[in-house]
Amino acid sequence: MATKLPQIRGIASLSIRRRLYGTAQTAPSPQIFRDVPPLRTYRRSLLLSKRTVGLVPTMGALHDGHLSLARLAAAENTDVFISVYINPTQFGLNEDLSSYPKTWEADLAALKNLDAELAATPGAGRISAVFAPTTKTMYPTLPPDSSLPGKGSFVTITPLANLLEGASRPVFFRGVATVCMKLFNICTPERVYFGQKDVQQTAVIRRLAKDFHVDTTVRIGPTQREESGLAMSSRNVYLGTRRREVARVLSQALRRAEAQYLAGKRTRGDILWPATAHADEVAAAQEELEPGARAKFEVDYISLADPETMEEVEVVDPARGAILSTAMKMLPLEEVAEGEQLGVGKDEIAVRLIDNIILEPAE
Ligand SMILES: Nc1ncnc2c1ncn2[C@@H]1O[C@H](COP(=O)(O)OP(=O)(O)OP(=O)(O)O)[C@@H](O)[C@H]1O
Ligand SMILES: CC(C)(CO)[C@@H](O)C(=O)[O-]
Ligand code: BAL
Repeated sequence: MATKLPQIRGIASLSIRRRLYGTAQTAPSPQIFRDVPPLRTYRRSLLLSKRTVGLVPTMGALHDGHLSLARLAAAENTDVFISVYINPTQFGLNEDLSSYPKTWEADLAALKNLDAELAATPGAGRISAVFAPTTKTMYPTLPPDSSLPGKGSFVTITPLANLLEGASRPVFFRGVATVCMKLFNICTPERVYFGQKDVQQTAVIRRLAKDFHVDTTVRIGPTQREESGLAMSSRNVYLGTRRREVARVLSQALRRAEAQYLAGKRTRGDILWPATAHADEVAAAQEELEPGARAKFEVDYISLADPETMEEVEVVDPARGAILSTAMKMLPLEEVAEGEQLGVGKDEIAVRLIDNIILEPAE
């Protein structure tokens, strides 16, 4: 087999590769790291050759939303690190940790494909490392604890982490902030990349970076959507055709509220009422249908919040703008129709979906 061109390019990088792999061996592309010390050695070699690292943290089950973040990272760094780790501490005891989709082979294939695309893109960085640690590596002292008292070492960001998503998922942001702090310490990236789809998570990460003086720049990539407007999400695999169709209600409701803001409305009531009315109408229309034809859902929240604190606002300050966001739970189908296309888990699993729109400052 022909020797692969090193993914670390240039004369300095070749010597680094020799140190890491010896002369006869070539590194696979991207390289997979399971442990911290080899990743650190690699990261240090990149630093010494003045290369830059953009880290994209993920929980795997990759889709185009993740890949868009990797592309953004490759446009701004010579090297992209992707972490793939389903972090137990961000799932509450009754949440979907055990059923969270795991598609390691497909994820790796997608990253290899993307890396090949980047290799042919002038000026683009490469996906040079995939960090897929074990839980023992990420939680070296005590096993991960998802209970609210939580034994172990945690990063907490309050009250931001207790609002909205945090109100429904009390340990969620403690787990996210903790695992991200670990990933940042391990990878020491120049830049970290997060998706706007999880908008409160971006606020938590920005706060973490600021308050703990983490030496990295937080970059946010836009939400990638299906043609229907549904935000891409790893959990969408649980939605068959019927629930997927109804799940458009999230983006539709938010668009209606956004239109109010763009038309000059600034008060909470004026902005939110069309979103709430739309969700109510769609819910009522589903209720009218037969169990074999409908997909019921519950609205958790439709929020209008400050972009930094995520606290609800009564009036949008046009100099700050605001975040419109919603969370809805698609309930399991009550009855399956003959020949119906079902999602993973036969549409028996309740799926919590989130979406948001940023209302940009208007002044
Ligand atoms: N549609 C999307 N567009 C842009 N970024 C996204 C999108 N979906 C997820 N991301 C981002 O990808 C990163 C990893 O997210 P994660 O692995 O949890 O995937 P996910 O699709 O958000 O999964 P979940 O179903 O758990 O919400 C996060 O920063 C997340 O915001
Ligand atoms: C940032 C993250 C990878 C931490 O586990 C997760 O919350 C996610 O995928 O958004
Ligand atoms: N995308 C955020 C990860 C989670 O929902 O657990």
